[in-house]
Amino acid sequence: MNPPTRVAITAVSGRMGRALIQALEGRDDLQLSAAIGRAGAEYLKQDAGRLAGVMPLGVPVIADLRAVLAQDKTVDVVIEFGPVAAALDHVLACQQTKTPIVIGTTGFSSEQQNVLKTASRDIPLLLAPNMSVGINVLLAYLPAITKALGESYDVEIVEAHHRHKVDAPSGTALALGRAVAKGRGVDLKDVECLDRNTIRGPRQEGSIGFATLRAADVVGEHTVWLAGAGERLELTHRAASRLNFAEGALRAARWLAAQSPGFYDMQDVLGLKPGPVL
Ligand SMILES: NC(=O)C1=CN([C@@H]2O[C@H](COP(=O)(O)OP(=O)(O)OC[C@H]3O[C@@H](n4cnc5c(N)ncnc54)[C@H](OP(=O)(O)O)[C@@H]3O)[C@@H](O)[C@H]2O)C=CC1
Ligand SMILES: O=C(O)C1=N[C@H](C(=O)O)C[C@H](O)C1
Repeated sequence: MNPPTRVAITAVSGRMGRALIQALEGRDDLQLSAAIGRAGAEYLKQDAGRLAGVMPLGVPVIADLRAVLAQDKTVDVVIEFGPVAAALDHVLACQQTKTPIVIGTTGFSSEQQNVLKTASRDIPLLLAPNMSVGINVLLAYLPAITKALGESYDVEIVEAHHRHKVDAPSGTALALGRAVAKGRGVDLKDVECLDRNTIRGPRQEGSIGFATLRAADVVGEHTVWLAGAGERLELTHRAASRLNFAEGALRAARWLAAQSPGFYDMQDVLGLKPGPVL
């Protein structure tokens, strides 16, 4: 049997951090080798398993990813679901130590995404705003669906998340928008409509609209509306729990640890590229 892939998980105290530790339980192909939390947090030194509400794992939460990666090869891949600033710092630490990194964090600016792309010249780096199989299949087919329906169909993307989410629209909604734009041969930045409150007038032809809901404990829901004269196609994905995302991230980590430096996404992991012919 192949040795387990040794993973370091950052932001372990977060909703996704805890889900990742829970999803590791019972797996012999992956092993937690480091658990990283926020400097100064009260949970530092606690066992990562206990923090996530599962069996103790013998891995205390520490604050310094750099120190762990500086040690001789104890981590095969880092999984990052922390805030943007922490994620960027962790990417630089990975770049310096040639460690692959899976990133689920959303809300990077274009400039920040360029930092990630630059790092991926030196290390395998995977960025995916949504690690679920369902969303990634939708992302793969959406360009072809949009193209088949034609320019006259209005596209609106509606997303709903829990009340704690900080970025809007969600990373997934923006990725769905880019997939629609790809099907139309345009750049999303040129056609996106993120806010209808500040403009007056009818819907701009060819625009892609976004609407955001934030409420209670909604895990994550996305609907793409494709509305033509007299009909409407609605493509909806609903995440029932974060374990789905966590399992996708673990699958990605195992895959990425065996790749050469490059910029990857979840569709690479799932073998969904190049996708249907446009
Ligand atoms: N790609 C995907 O499939 C998915 C992506 N996401 C994305 O993942 C991200 C996290 O979401 P979620 O887990 O809900 O967020 P949370 O707010 O629950 O978790 C973020 C955690 O990061 C911790 N943190 C803050 N600073 C640091 C630091 N410097 N080092 C280490 N940890 C730090 C915080 O710790 P503390 O508790 O101490 O404040 C907090 O617990 C978001 O960007 C979200 O959009 C979410 C779900 C799925
Ligand atoms: O913050 C979340 O919770 C989620 N964020 C991701 C996003 O921004 O698309 C993915 C998922 O929907 C949950």
